[in-house]
Amino acid sequence: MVTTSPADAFAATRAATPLVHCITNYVAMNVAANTLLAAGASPAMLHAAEEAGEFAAMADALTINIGTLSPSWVEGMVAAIDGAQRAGRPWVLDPVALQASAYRRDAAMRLMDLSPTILRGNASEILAVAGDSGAGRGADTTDSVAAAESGARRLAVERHCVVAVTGAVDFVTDGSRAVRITGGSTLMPRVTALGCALSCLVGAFAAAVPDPFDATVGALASFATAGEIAAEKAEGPGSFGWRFLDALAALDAAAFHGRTRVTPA
Ligand SMILES: Nc1ncnc2c1ncn2[C@@H]1O[C@H](COP(=O)(O)OP(=O)(O)O)[C@@H](O)[C@H]1O
Ligand SMILES: Cc1ncsc1CCOP(=O)(O)O
Ligand SMILES: [Mg+2]
Repeated sequence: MVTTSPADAFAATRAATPLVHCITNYVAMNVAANTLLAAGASPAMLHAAEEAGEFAAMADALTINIGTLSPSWVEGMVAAIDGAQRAGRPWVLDPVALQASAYRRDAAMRLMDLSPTILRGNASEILAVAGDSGAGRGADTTDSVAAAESGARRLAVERHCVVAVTGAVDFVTDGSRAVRITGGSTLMPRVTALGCALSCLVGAFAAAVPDPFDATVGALASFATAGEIAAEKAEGPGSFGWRFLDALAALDAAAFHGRTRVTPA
């Protein structure tokens, strides 16, 4: 189980105001930046290879997302990872839709070989990284989190990283510890790029919470809690989107009580 509770991890992240370097996709940039701001972090979205390494070394964490990939972006990603690793910073990989094309899969596996601190994806994506047969439909999952759990455990051991599989019930493991996180809302997958925004938030937590497992669980539990609060009054995906940002910005220790549950897996 976790040694830092999600409420404490959230408070630590807000207090640390981490600068998070995000190389994310065109769809996600705005919602991910707003998500980080709502949690008290500072987002920076930049991907040019000419500056990415220098910037990543200065930031508190790096997040990499392959959602709208092209060769020049991959160069920027590799430069940023090098900068982050030289500076001893954690980095998060979100392998969006890697199963959709050979180009995307090769890029994702090349990035996996650079040893992410944390891997976060939906079930179809984690199955594909693990080499199991996951389907997926573009950026959306067609597999259950349960189907990806054993692959996630294997990946965590082989790659020495924390693996988070998200969905109706999230699963997080570092190979020896594993938990499930309930909560959130069925409206979350109906708002684009919330998963991408979550990966950026995981980076913020990893900057502030020393244990990457606790950081990942804290970020996912905070997301689930804010999602649950937002859904209470949301009339659909549109109002859920802004209510979710407001709920994240207003999150405090009391909000965690009785809502999201983290259980051993
Ligand atoms: N059916 C659901 N019920 C509750 N929360 C969900 C559901 N599906 C996804 N989520 C939440 O939405 C967020 C994004 O996860 P997910 O949709 O799996 O990622 P992605 O957008 O990368 O496919 C996570 O916080 C996850 O827990
Ligand atoms: C729709 C889409 N197309 C390319 S990236 C992207 C966003 C995917 O976001 P998420 O993985 O959070 O659903
Ligand atoms: Mg995604």
